[in-house]
Amino acid sequence: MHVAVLDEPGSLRVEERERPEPAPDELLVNVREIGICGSDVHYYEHGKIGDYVVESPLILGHESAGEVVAVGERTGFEPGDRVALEPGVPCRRCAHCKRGEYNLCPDVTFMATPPDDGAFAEYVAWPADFAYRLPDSVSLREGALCEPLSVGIHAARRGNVDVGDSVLITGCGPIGLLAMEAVRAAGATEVFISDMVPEKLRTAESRGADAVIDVREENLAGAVANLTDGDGVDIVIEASGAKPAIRSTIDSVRRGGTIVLIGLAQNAEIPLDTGEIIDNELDLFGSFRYRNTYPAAIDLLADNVVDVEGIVDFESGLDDIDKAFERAMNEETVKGMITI
Ligand SMILES: NC(=O)C1=CN([C@@H]2O[C@H](COP(=O)(O)OP(=O)(O)OC[C@H]3O[C@@H](n4cnc5c(N)ncnc54)[C@H](O)[C@@H]3O)[C@@H](O)[C@H]2O)C=CC1
Ligand SMILES: CC(=O)[C@H](N)C(=O)O
Repeated sequence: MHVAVLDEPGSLRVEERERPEPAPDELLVNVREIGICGSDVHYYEHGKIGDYVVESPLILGHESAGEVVAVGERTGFEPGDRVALEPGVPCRRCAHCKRGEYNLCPDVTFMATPPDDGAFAEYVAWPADFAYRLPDSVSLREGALCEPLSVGIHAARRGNVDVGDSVLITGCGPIGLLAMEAVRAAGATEVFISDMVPEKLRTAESRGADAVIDVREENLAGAVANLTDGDGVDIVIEASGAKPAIRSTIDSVRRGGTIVLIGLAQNAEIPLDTGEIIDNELDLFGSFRYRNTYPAAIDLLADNVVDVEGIVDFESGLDDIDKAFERAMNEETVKGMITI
C-alpha cells in the first residue's frame, strides 16, 4: 500500500509498505478522506511540536474516514461499513480513562504524533471502539472532518454554551470556524469572530457569523463592547493561539462570563491579570482535544445542523501530497483534503 512519510522538515515522500493486519479488536480501513491539519503542517515545516519531535519517518494525518475492508473477530462491524476514525486511543485503564476523561490519558496513542503513525495511508488498522459507523447521509469527507468539529464541540461543552448565549471566537482557521458551528448547534444566538486575514473573515461571514472583526483594523475588546452595549460576550472561545488574542479574551468577556482556551501559543508566556479574573468572577477553561464527541458530531451532520465541507478549499491525491502541503501553508487556506 502507498503511505506518505515525513522524513525531516520539508521532506514528504510516498513509499510502499506492507498492508497491516487487523488484530481481533481492530478494523482494517481503506482510508479515503484525510484532512490536512495545522499540526501536520507544523511537523512538515519544523519537524516538531513542543516536546514531540519527529525522530524517525512518520506518517502524518489524523482527520480520517474510510471503508472497512476486513474485521477482527470481535468488532461488531462488517466489510463495507463506512467509518470515521477517532485518532486518539487511550489506555482505558488509568484514572483519567476510568473517570471518562479519556482525552487526558497520559498513555494515549494519537495518530501523527511522534512516534505514532497517522492516516496518510491507503490502509489503517484501528481499534473498533474508536471507529464510528457513518449513516448514508454523512459523506466520508464529513466523517474525516468530525475530528476538527470535535475540537469545537468539546470547547462548546467546556464553555457550557447555552441557548441565547453570545459568543466571541478568536481565529477563523478550521478550529474557529467549526467551533462556530458547534456553538450555534448548542444554541448560541450571537456569534462574533475575529481574524487578521480578510479572506478568512469573508469565509466566516458567508458561514453566518453575526459580526466579523478584523483585528488589524479594530481593537477587539472595543469592537465587542460596541456589539454588546458595553457588556462583553457571555463566552469567549480562543482558537488562534495568537498572544494578542489570548490577552484580549479577558477584556472581551462580560463580568461573570467564561473563557475557553483552545489555541496553543508556541513558546509563549502570557501575563495574566488574576485580579481581573477574581473581580469579574470569570470562569477560565482549557480545552484539550475532545472526548465522547464523535457520536454527537455524526448526529449533527446527519441532521444537517452543522456544515463542515464548506471549509474545504482544495483536495489532492496522496501522490501529490508535497504540493498539497505547500498549498496548505498559504495563510488564505482554511482546509485541504487528501482524497485516496
Ligand atoms: N486545544 C486543542 O485540543 C487543539 C488546539 N489546536 C490549536 O488551535 C489553534 C487553531 O487551530 P487551527 O484553526 O487549525 O489554526 P489556524 O492557524 O488554521 O488558524 C488560526 C487563525 O487565527 C488567526 N489569527 C492570528 N492572529 C490572530 C489574532 N490576533 N486574532 C484573531 N485571529 C488571529 C489566523 O489568521 C488564522 O486564521 C492553533 O493554535 C492550534 O494549535 C488545534 C487543535 C486542537
Ligand atoms: C494540536 C493539534 O492540532 C492536534 N489536532 C492534536 O490534537 O494534537
